[in-house]
Amino acid sequence: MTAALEMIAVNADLGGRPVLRDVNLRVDTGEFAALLGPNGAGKTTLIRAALGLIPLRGGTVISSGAGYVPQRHEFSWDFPASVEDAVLSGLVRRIGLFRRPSVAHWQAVWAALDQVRLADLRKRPVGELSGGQRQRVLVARALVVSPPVLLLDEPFTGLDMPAQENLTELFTTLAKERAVVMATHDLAAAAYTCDTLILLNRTVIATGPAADLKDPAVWMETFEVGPGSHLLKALSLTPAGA
Ligand SMILES: Nc1ncnc2c1ncn2[C@@H]1O[C@H](COP(=O)(O)OP(=O)(O)OP(=O)(O)O)[C@@H](O)[C@H]1O
Repeated sequence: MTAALEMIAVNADLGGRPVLRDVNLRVDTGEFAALLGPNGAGKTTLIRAALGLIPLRGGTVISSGAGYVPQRHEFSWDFPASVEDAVLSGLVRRIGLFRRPSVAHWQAVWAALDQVRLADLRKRPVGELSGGQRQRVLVARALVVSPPVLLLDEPFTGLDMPAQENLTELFTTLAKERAVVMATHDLAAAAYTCDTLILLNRTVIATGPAADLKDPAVWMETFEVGPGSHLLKALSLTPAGA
């Protein structure tokens, strides 16, 4: 197995307060990993640290290049751009702000749109797209540089079941050739679909395939819940003595 992303003893602060504490993880090419944890656990911060967008207080991130799919509300959908322009914006750093894209750049855009099955909508204004289609645009925008790691921040929020299932199928396909790491609150979908679950609460509490994470204590510690929690019932886990 080839490591596509490794974080070794990573510590990171925000606003002078420690957020990530001694985070160690490794995700391999071909692996679809879910990043799970309660609000404020540090999922977005971990993704930003993996991308080199925030300074580390300690530790190391090793990656040969990561593509970032932000939460949908972070993108300006009312900007008058077409689908292909939005995807092209993923190449801004390569092209430079004021240079014209080359034929090769456009070909990379169209290939990314093909991968997310949006080629037919390439001239459509982004403001006219559904939530699921917008999510695909953001995925294509990250894929346009062919990153070995794709980092997705809560891609399912606000989407209906068919859209979620279509995206899950897409992410599973994309994970065949790269590593995919998805922060999500959808535990059931993650447990069912992902190869690996990373349980995070400021540090990695446990990691492994869902079938190996049967100790209720690690879920209780991650989500800060007690033994009577619905979470454990939903996961069919019974704490000792309960
Ligand atoms: N710019 C900032 N300055 C100071 N603290 C911040 C900043 N951004 C986030 N935090 C804090 O860092 C912690 C981790 O936030 P983060 O957004 O990474 O969590 P998360 O797991 O992605 O949460 P959610 O599930 O709610 O999206 C939270 O306590 C948050 O309040």
